[in-house]
Amino acid sequence: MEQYWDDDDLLVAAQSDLWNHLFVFLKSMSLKCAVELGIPDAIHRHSGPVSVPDLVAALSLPAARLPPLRRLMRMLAFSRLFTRQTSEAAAGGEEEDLYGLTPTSRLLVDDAGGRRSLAPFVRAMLDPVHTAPCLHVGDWFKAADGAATPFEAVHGSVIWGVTRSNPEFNAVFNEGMAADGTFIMDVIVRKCGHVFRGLRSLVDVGGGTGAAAGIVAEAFPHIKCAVLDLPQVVQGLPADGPVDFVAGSMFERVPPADAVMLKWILHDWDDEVCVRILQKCKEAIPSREAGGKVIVVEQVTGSSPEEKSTEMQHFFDVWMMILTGGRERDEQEWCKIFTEAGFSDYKIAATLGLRSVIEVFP
Ligand SMILES: C[S@@+](CC[C@H](N)C(=O)[O-])C[C@H]1O[C@@H](n2cnc3c(N)ncnc32)[C@H](O)[C@@H]1O
Ligand SMILES: COc1ccc(-c2oc3cc(O)cc(O)c3c(=O)c2O)cc1
Repeated sequence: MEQYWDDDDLLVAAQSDLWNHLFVFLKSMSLKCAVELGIPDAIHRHSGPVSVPDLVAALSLPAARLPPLRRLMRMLAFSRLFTRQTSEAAAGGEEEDLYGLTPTSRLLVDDAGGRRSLAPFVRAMLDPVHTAPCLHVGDWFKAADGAATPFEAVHGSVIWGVTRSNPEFNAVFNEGMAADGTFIMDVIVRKCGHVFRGLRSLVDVGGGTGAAAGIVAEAFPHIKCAVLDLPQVVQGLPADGPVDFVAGSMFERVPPADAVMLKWILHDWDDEVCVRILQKCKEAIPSREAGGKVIVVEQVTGSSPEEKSTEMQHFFDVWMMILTGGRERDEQEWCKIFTEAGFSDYKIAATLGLRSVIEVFP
């Protein structure tokens, strides 16, 4: 340590690292701004790299915003959200940087390659209802008032209370989750469709507005698909579509089906509550021999050797700690709650990016 503090190069490198930690939130905030302005869609519509003056025109921004937009675009391109190339100056004209989409920003475009945009997911996660508790984690650690999460300390209620009392946030949250549901279920039915083969019915517990269940119903039309979710989520949804909606609580009763799906549900809760949810699911399904199973879509931490993925898994874990009091789990921790809930076996059917599909058998 002594030697370290005597080395000026190491000292200033440490300061740079500190600045990086300090300002990395600007990455999220600039992404939020790009989505709010509709920059990915505007670039997509332009069909080819676009200059900042053209972007200002396409987005109908005030002319005075041209210089700041140049700076924002330069930063976003540096972070690899957009590509940046410098165009040849036309005779007598200025050189202009041209911006294009990267694989990441293509995900924010509606209908790029027939895919639904993940922009609603960005909007939901960076909504002030979510970011405000992130600014008060220190206060929460110190407070003796017993709020279970920073979210509850700031909003005075658990997240599902806020979705009930705040219709705007309810809509933003459900649209965000639906965008992710469509995105990942598309991949799941392609990559591990065998998980659904042979099923006659499936209920997606906490399935939101039915995006994920809708993809299963589309890919396997013979499977009767239903969603169980809270009344504020499913009320008013179409009753004549491919998915049946049931308003209720998974703590009371799960509608019977060959399989129950739990996508991004269990990581919202502590172990004891997860066991209660899984027991309710077990009551709803037939024996393993009769095809009964629970399909869990969640992170299995520690399963990726990549440093970037591991960092993301730590982010998720702290995100759940702040918002819901839930947690991410490694395979041993999953095994423990499956066993405690009375299940006999499980199999990790696939790992897609950071998420795994786990079949849990009664
Ligand atoms: C994180 S979201 C996941 C939504 C969806 N499964 C997905 O992955 O996109 C959690 C869902 O659980 C629902 N939920 C919360 N408490 C519930 C309860 N007691 N019974 C049924 N659903 C509940 C929420 O309304 C929300 O739709
Ligand atoms: C990929 O990044 C993300 C993964 C998970 C989530 C997320 O966020 C929330 C936020 C809430 O207010 C309540 C929730 O239950 C959840 C989740 O379950 C969940 O998975 C966000 C970003």
